[in-house]
Amino acid sequence: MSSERAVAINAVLKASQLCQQVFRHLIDGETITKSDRTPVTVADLGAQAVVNEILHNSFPDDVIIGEEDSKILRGEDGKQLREKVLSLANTVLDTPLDDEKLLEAIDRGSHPGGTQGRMWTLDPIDGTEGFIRGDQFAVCLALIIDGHVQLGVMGCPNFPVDHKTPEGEKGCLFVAVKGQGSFQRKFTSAEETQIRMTDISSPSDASFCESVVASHSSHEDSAKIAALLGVTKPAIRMDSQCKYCSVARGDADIYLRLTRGDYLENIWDHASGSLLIQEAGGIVSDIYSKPLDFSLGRKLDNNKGVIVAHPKIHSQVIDAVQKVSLNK
Ligand SMILES: Nc1ncnc2c1ncn2[C@@H]1O[C@H](COP(=O)(O)O)[C@@H](O)[C@H]1OP(=O)(O)O
Ligand SMILES: [Mg+2]
Ligand SMILES: [Mg+2]
Ligand SMILES: [Mg+2]
Repeated sequence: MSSERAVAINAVLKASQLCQQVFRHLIDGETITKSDRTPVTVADLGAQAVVNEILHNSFPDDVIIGEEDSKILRGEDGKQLREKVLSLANTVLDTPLDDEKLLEAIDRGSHPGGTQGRMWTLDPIDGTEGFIRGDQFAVCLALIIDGHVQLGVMGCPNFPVDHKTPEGEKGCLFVAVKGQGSFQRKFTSAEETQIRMTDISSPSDASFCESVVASHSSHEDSAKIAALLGVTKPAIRMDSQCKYCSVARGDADIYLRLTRGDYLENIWDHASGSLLIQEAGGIVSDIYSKPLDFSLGRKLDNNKGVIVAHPKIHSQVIDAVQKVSLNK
């Protein structure tokens, strides 16, 4: 897994660099609303092209399940945006792409997923809403083999290196390999530090983290669950899979994702984060305590929501979740 680890780190760092460049210059017309009413920017598309191209050059037989596709960049209508995304991708790639190769690279992420074989899953920007606001977002990449996550890498450009000094250095990369632990490094150095979740025995000592966007996870329900568990610390609200990073390194203790209605989570929104937690000593399940099943396609068809906690308190958190009748 060492060559996969190195290639994935390089790809995520390059894509993170691209996102940082865009953020400094994001202008009107570079954020588009997709048919499901969620936003996508030139950075999401550029980052997917970069990661897919780097993966394909190193592992041409592997398939990729990525969030974005090239539809809005095609034809005369897409020309302006396509040129922008192409020039962005080429600022970080060693070998420049042309128009056709750019579209091809982005669409290499269209695999349907499944039970067998080696598949990468990519969220080129997780937390696009956070990215646009200048808050937390992450480039998330994972390798799934025969339905199980074996490698997870997350690049978090706005994430403080030390949560106690939020205004200090920002930009962290997180990496986990199955059976080898979870590690953090700064964007500015290749030195890695192993991270662990906080060893906690009582849920009343815990702090929660949850989505900023209440339609992604009910704040009202999490407050009821917190009250049942005797949690007194205020919930930490943060966009993106950076929540998994916060809990994995012990800044917070519980991540509640109380998915509403019949929304099904995407595999790229949870693959890297779930391994990062497991390798840092935690449990990741859905709201019924079932493990997340990454073998069913592009979505977590058999799961509802996500609950992350230390093994000593996970079952108590699940019990509290079950006692609250969740908002739809
Ligand atoms: N209704 C929804 N419920 C849960 N998650 C959602 C919903 N709509 C979008 N998302 C996804 O939530 C993630 C952000 O989560 P958070 O709010 O915790 O930062 C994004 O990946 C986003 O998907 P998408 O990437 O398609 O926009
Ligand atoms: Mg996402
Ligand atoms: Mg995304
Ligand atoms: Mg999106």
